[in-house]
Amino acid sequence: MNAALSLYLVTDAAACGDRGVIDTVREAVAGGVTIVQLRDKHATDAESADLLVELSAAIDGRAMLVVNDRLDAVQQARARGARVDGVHLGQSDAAVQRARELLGPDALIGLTANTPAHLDAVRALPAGTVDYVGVGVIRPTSTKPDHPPALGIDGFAALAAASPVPAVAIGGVGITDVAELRDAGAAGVAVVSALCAAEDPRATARDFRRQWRGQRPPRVLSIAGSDASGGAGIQADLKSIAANGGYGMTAITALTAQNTQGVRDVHVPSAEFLRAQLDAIADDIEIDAVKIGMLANADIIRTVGEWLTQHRPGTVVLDPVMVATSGDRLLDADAEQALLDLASHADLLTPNLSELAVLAGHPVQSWGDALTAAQEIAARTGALVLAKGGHLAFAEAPDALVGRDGVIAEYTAERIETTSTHGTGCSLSSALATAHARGMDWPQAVHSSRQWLRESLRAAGALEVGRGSGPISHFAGLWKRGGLATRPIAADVRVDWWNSTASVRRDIDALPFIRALADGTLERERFLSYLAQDALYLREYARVMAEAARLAPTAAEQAFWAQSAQGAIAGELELHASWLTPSTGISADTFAAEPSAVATAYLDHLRAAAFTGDYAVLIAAVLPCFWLYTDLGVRLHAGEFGAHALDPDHPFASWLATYADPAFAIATEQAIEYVTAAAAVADEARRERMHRAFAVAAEHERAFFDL
Ligand SMILES: Cc1ncc(COP(=O)(O)OP(=O)(O)O)c(N)n1
Ligand SMILES: Cc1nc(C(=O)O)sc1CCOP(=O)(O)O
Ligand SMILES: [Mg+2]
Repeated sequence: MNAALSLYLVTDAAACGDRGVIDTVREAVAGGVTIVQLRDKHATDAESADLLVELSAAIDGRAMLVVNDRLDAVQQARARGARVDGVHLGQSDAAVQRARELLGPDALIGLTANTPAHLDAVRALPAGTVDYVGVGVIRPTSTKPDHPPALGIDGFAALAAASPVPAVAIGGVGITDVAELRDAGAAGVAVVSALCAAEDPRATARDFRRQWRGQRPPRVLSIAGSDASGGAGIQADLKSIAANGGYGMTAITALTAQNTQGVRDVHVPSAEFLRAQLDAIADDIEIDAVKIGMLANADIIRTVGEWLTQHRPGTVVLDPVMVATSGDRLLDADAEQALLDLASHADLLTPNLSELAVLAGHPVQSWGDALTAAQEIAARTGALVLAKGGHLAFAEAPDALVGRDGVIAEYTAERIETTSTHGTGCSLSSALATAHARGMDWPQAVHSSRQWLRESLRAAGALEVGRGSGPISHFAGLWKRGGLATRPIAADVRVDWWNSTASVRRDIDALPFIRALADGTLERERFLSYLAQDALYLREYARVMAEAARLAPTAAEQAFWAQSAQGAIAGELELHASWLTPSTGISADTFAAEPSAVATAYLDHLRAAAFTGDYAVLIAAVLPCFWLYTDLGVRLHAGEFGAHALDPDHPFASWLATYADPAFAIATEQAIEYVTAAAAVADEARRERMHRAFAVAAEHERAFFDL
């Protein structure tokens, strides 16, 4: 079973707006959409065929593509070289048997089903006629005005349980429904407006996939060679995946007889056997990420490319192993060209300097050359490129994440002096695939993976393996912390802690106060009353952050918390200047308000954390105010609660703009980093106290909005 149905985008030209369907789909697929359905009730077959040809090019094998209703358009687009996997049909559209006869056994054919009778009809068909059903609506939606009665989660669960084929949930599905629908038995979630109308379809798609994955460790498949000495290849990949919180699997492309002093012999099984390994895994296990390493020849490379077009996991990292440490080219010209073609299936490429030169087709002699080459490759393949400067003769060992528009993030750190660097590239690329599959975006994944790799390099010499270039110490961090942690703490905070607030955030989104604030119907006095409480809160919040500054272990953290304290006071003064004045009609009672029971409880929690004198626990307690506010403010301002929040005449526009301010998001990122760093060096007991302080503060955030 593969993830092909997990994130299903159904297009809607109106919802895509000025961005258009093609660019919306391109962005959403880059964020992890696994299947796209072209749905345009007004287009002719010829117009649909034109759109399918464009969409096939934009998707470029990274997701499946089907069309709604238009059977003939599939044929027309396929005849023009487009890759169209199938069709979705309604109860009143062409018969599914005809579609199967016309499109063949490998086509993907879906059917709308809203009642048990519809499912009985599917059961009565010859096996394999219908591949999945679209079951909805989950809740009322304006996107399909003539929709059937809303099923709700439970109604969907009952139909999914009764369905003879996988059931995709559709109709009014939003980000906060994903976990419940997955747990209700959905094979995937199909969305129109939540993705097509999103301000950033790539980020929204990534959030949907993060929700779909939930808490389970990502399943990460390494497609690479075997290094008998355990330092590189699939052996290194399995260790890296496990050390970074994933479940590792392997499809072996070559067997090497090697040790820390070199390669003695290589045996390459047939491409058919590799395909059999890949299918055996995909037919049984949902694959979240793939890391591709050594591919010995053009046949093997093409086999991987064909398999990827059918089993599109959410994350694909390609480590283009083309040049040996000695500088010898490992692949013949045919294989190098095949690898260039394969690169367009990847989300991230991790070439070293020599491989950058081969992929770019020109010499790379400096870090500047490397950045230029990386951008050229990113523009040509559509993948991001992590340029690795480790081979440069610098005191620093730079890395840079580069996209088609240039450098996205650059990372420098002092070089770690060790000869135990065997398998560094393999290990980094599989760590990146795992971190991204855990839900980090690429800059976060690179930051987290580099931290882990540097810790593994620093401890590598202690392994004393072999007389040549030894391996890195993949589990050094776990051994150092007494084996208590089960993955890099960065994943704990940025993913698990954040996911643990999902129900609180869902509740806040649904609160009448938030809804009324968003659509501007909130009574002014209620809003002013909230602001009066917020002002009282900010004054005390500033004191708590001043205490964090006093306890901070580094000057940078001391400065950050002091600035944040100052910002809170400035915020309070701003509230008084802009809102809490007689000119805004605030009543004397409201203005002179004492802290409410809710505000008092929240502040008592923060003061108790400050009283512990434990810096790590204190900053964990103050983090939800940054993080939940930024998340809510950005989504309010982005119109997630209705486009009217963007209306400049919105009665609370200036307040909404405050919390969508990029400067606040940057401060939030920094606060997350400091909490992550503190958690990374905390023992299990302290990390538990940190997470508890964080979680309780998140609950208080919800209460604060529940007016
Ligand atoms: C996955 C999925 N499920 C249901 C639909 C509904 O299709 P639509 O054509 O809008 O309505 P019917 O003709 O099927 O009733 C879909 N497009 N995709
Ligand atoms: C295309 C479609 N089919 C439905 C069904 O129930 O069959 S509901 C629907 C529209 C779903 O749009 P949104 O994600 O914006 O709610
Ligand atoms: Mg239809």
